Amino acid sequence: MSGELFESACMDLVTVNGLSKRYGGIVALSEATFSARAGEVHALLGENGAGKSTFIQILSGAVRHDGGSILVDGQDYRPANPDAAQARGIAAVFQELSLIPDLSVEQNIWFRHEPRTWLGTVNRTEMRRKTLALLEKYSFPALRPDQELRRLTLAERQIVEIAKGLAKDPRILILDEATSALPAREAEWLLKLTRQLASEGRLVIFISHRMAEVRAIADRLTIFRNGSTVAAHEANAVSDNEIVTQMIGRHLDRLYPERVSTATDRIALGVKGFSSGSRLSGVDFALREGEVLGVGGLQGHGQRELFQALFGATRASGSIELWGKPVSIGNPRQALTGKDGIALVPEDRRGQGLLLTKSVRENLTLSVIKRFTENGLLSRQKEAALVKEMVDFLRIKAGTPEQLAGTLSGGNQQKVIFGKMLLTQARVLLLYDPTRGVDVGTKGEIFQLMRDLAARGYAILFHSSDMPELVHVADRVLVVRNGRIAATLEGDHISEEEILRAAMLETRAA
Ligand SMILES: Nc1ncnc2c1ncn2[C@@H]1O[C@H](COP(=O)(O)OP(=O)(O)OP(=O)(O)O)[C@@H](O)[C@H]1O
Repeated sequence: MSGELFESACMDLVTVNGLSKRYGGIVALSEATFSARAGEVHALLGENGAGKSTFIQILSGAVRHDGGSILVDGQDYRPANPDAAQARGIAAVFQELSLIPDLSVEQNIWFRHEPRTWLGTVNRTEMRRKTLALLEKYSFPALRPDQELRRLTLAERQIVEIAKGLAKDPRILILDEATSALPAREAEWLLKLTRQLASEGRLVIFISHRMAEVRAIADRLTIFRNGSTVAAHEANAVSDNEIVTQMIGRHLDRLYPERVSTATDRIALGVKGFSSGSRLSGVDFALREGEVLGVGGLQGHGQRELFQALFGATRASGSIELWGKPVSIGNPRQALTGKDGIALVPEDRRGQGLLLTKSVRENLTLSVIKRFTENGLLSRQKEAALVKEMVDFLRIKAGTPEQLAGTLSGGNQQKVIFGKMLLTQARVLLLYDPTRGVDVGTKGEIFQLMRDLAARGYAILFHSSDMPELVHVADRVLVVRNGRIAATLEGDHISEEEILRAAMLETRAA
């Protein structure tokens, strides 16, 4: 290789200096620096609200920066919009998806970039050929091009979003927590795909709160804290502990709390012959007071439906007993009846969990407003005190409690949902992927909190798409397969291998 060529191969593809962005009084980025090369997977790490999404929104043309400079290929770069970013070869796959529910998978992938005939109409034959070629080239998990997007699960929609990013054939692909909505097998596929893209000479900027993933694929990493860059490393030259300490600004002793079972014999939630639609049939289990009961299995086997139906958000048949009393759960409002009720942390943060145009305070307190009302009068003081307690406890990074939930970072939105659930005081908690998008420091705190709540007599049903969480946090794990409980794992039998074995055996035979 000539000297010049060698130099250009080693040259940074992206160089960022002094990048700043404010939203009113909120500093999202302050003098951030970053540099990354073609052909590498570059992880971007930082706790919730550190500025990662803002940074990639700027890179991908969705948001304009206030100060600083970006060079791409040594040339000044300041995209006016996503199309301009795309023209320079940059595409991003965001945490919150940008797809259109009424269109098909294929129409979403090529939206505004459909191949055209010479008459200017969409060339459907060519579009189908390109779709199939794309899905095959990157071994996409099964997707039907004609399927309407609204019928897909969150994980399937995330995969369509990835296909949409790749359809632009970008030189720089940004993945913002793209694995967080994916089940284990699909997440593994995406990690392989990421390495494949790097080996094709592309730069992949990879954001994830899962350290094991970063370890598996990143060549280098940059760490943000409070909107600024605190460090950049070769991945193999730095330990997990050092990374976490730099991310959260303090030492984290351990991620998972000690598992000391506090389950009693009292049944908090007894479920018999529970069925819902075609996805759940005849589910029986008992969740005990003081227990953290995990729900695992392959995606699409009924876990989501179980949580939704138990909460009363979808119709179901069978019987449910709460603290020994038979209940009929017709809708979520009925499920939320104070201390004897059920509360849910749902999968869909934006659809079910949060009111994006309401403040952090309102989101936390709207469904429990009675707690602050005495003789028909609302005590703002009492409300403010509880909101402050919850914001401090969960380290929700908001300018003030009046900041709109829609403008919080993804992980901080998840924390508000968690806080809202805690304020209901319900003692049967249905936690569906409660740490999705949450940073490692807060994850540790949420796990500890789950154990503390269990020790205080709460009963927790817990699903996580990150299997190690189930293995380390749950007292027992129900493995759901084809809408039924295929196995209940306890003690030393709780491991990723055993969960997968129970989840897959019959599926293979079927
Ligand atoms: N439109 C907006 N209006 C007001 N504040 C905003 C807006 N967008 C982002 N912010 C704030 O900027 C800060 C950085 O947010 P950002 O989404 O970049 O964090 P992040 O590192 O991606 O976090 P996470 O890991 O939770 O996704 C946060 O405090 C957030 O509330």
